[in-house]
Order: sequence, then structure tokens, then C-alpha cells
Amino acid sequence: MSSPPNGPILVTGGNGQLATSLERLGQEKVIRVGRPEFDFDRPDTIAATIEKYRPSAVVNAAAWTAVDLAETDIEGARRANETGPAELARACAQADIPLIHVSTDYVYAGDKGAPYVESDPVSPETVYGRTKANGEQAVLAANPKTIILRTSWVYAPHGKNFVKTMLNAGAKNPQLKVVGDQCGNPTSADDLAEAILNILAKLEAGWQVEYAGIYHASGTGETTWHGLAVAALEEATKYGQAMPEVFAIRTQDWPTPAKRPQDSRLDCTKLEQTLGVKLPHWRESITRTVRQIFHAKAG
Ligand SMILES: NC(=O)C1=CN([C@@H]2O[C@H](COP(=O)(O)OP(=O)(O)OC[C@H]3O[C@@H](n4cnc5c(N)ncnc54)[C@H](OP(=O)(O)O)[C@@H]3O)[C@@H](O)[C@H]2O)C=CC1
Ligand SMILES: Cc1cn([C@H]2C[C@H](O)[C@@H](COP(=O)(O)OP(=O)(O)O[C@H]3O[C@@H](C)C(=O)[C@@H](O)[C@H]3O)O2)c(=O)[nH]c1=O
Repeated sequence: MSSPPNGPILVTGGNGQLATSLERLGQEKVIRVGRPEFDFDRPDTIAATIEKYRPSAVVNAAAWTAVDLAETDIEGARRANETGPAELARACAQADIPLIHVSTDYVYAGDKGAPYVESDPVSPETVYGRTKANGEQAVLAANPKTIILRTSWVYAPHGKNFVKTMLNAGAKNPQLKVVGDQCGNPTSADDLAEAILNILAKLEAGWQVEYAGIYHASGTGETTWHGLAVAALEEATKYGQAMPEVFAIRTQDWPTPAKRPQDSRLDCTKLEQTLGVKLPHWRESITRTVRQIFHAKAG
């Protein structure tokens, strides 16, 4: 069954950071669905959701994002990041609608020493990264109208993310230790949502075969986790939060079950050249996000 061209934009992962941003910015055009209604662990909910809402396009923002926990629940991560998205892409192909699927910088090992481009081979070193990399191939194979956006280090005023963790930790502790030798591109969920809505607006004029494929879609500019923590905590001082001492530590001094990439910077030129979309600099977006967090606290 094909969907009407004026159908809604259906966003999965309804309670997550990106889905929340998409609904807020896309307003009445967007319908977000989350568990239990749409659940990759219950594959029967996938096609049923497409049939129910008859969307004009789908954004898959549902994923297993607990990087360390994925190491011990490989099957759960596979269902959420690989087999579930494949089923969703098949349902989109059946309805002849585009799918925007979101992926991650963790598909790379992080040993290139320069920003990755889309033609670089993936080399995931974690269950999360491997299941996301396999998911990319599966959705591309299942629906020819698929755009994959690989993003990184996503934060928002809402949901669970590193920036909020640092602000909370900094409010309670005079000293913090944060890894200073892993480098990447922080990305505001709101900025990514706006980029996705701009891409979808372009698709309204008609799908072009050359749109299909993988794009890097991260915030402009780069930093380390330490740099990101310091920037957020410095912004927080504008709202009366004391600045803690933030020590830059080495990866080996913060052991984790899943090995994070050392340098997962993404070159986003293709996104700009092909789809005309560029995300703002992460430092500007951190200023806005921290402001939103403190304004929300103030009620
Ligand atoms: N967060 C980050 O730093 C980054 C994220 N990404 C990618 O961006 C996308 C959006 O991420 P983000 O919004 O941050 O993620 P969140 O963790 O904020 O949200 C993910 C959502 O997926 C849902 N979900 C998890 N498992 C399943 C499942 N089996 N079936 C259906 N829904 C499920 C969760 O549901 P529930 O609320 O019920 O648990 C949650 O609402 C994902 O593809 C992620 O891999 C890429 C790079 C960085
Ligand atoms: C909380 C904390 C973390 N760290 C380190 C651990 C790790 O190397 C780095 C990031 O920590 P986190 O575990 O919060 O972030 P992590 O879950 O690795 O974030 C990743 O999530 C997935 C979903 C993605 O796709 C990635 O792009 C990336 O955003 O910071 C510290 O050094 N000090 C701290 O207090």
C-alpha cells in the first residue's frame, strides 16, 4: 500500500533526544512513535505502524544507544540497530516512501588521524558500532529511497546525554576528570533535527536517485570530551553554577567496557554539496543548549 504524499513525517524512537527535537521543530507535520507502540523487539509493530499512520516519509531515530551495555546484550542491540531497522526499511519500500536512518561515528575505529569521509571503510570496534554498521547496509539494501545520516556526540536540553551528565556532576563535585584524548564533533539534537527537516522539505519536490546513500551529519567544529565538558560548564557559570576544576585524563584512566574511537571526526562536505545542508558550530549550540537547560530549571 503506498502512502499519500501529504501524509505525516513518522519519527521512531519517540522518547529519545532526536525524536523530541524533531517533534518540537517539525510541529504538526511530525508524529513520533515510541515503545510500546513501535518496538523493534516486537517486529509485528513495525509494518503495522506504517500502515496505521501512512506517512510520507519516516525518520528512524530509534536505536540501542547504551554503548557499554550493548557489549553484554548483543542480541538486544542487534534487534534495535540492525534487524529492526531492516524490517522498517522493508515496510518503507513496500509503501514506496523515503527513510532517513540515523547512524553513528562509532562505525569507525578512530585511527585515521583525519576526519572520515563517507567512502572510508567502516571499522567498528564495539557491539554498538558493529550493529549500527550492519544496520546501515541492511536499510540501504531494503529500501532504495534511503538516506543515512551518520552523526556524533549528540546532546540536547532533554533526554540523557554527556552534556547534562557533566552539568549535573559539576553541580555536585568541585573536581571532575574527563577524557581529553578522544576527539570528535559534538552535535546538537535540535541542529540535527533542523537539518533533517530541511532534507525532508527538499524531498517534497520529488525523490532523486542520487540522494540515496550515506552522509556525515555532525556539528561543525571539533573538540575532545574534556573540551565539551569545559565549554558546557563555563556556560553554566552564567547561570550561577560554580566552575569545577576539570582535569583532562587519558583514555586508559577512564576504563569502559566498550572502547571509544580515539578520533571519530566526520567530514560533512558531502551533505552540504549534495543536499545543501550544514550544521552550525557546536560551540554556538552549546551556549544555546545550556541556556535552555537553566531556563527550564528556573521554570
Ligand atoms: N546519542 C548520541 O550521542 C548519538 C546518537 N546517534 C544515533 O542517533 C539516533 C538518535 O539517537 P538519540 O535520540 O540520541 O537516542 P536516545 O537514546 O535519546 O533515544 C533512542 C530511542 O530509541 C528507543 N529504542 C531503543 N531500543 C528500541 C527498540 N528495541 N525498539 C524501539 N525503540 C527503541 C528508545 O526508547 P525508550 O525511550 O523506550 O528506551 C529511545 O526513545 C540513533 O540512531 C543513535 O544511534 C548517533 C551518534 C551519537
Ligand atoms: C561520564 C564521563 C565520561 N567520560 C568519558 C567516557 C568516554 O570516553 C567519553 C564519553 O562518555 P559517554 O559514555 O557519556 O558517551 P558515549 O556513550 O560513548 O557517547 C556516544 O554515544 C553513542 C550513542 C554515539 O553514537 C556516539 O557518537 C557518542 O555520542 O567520556 C569521562 O572521561 N568522564 C566522565 O565523568
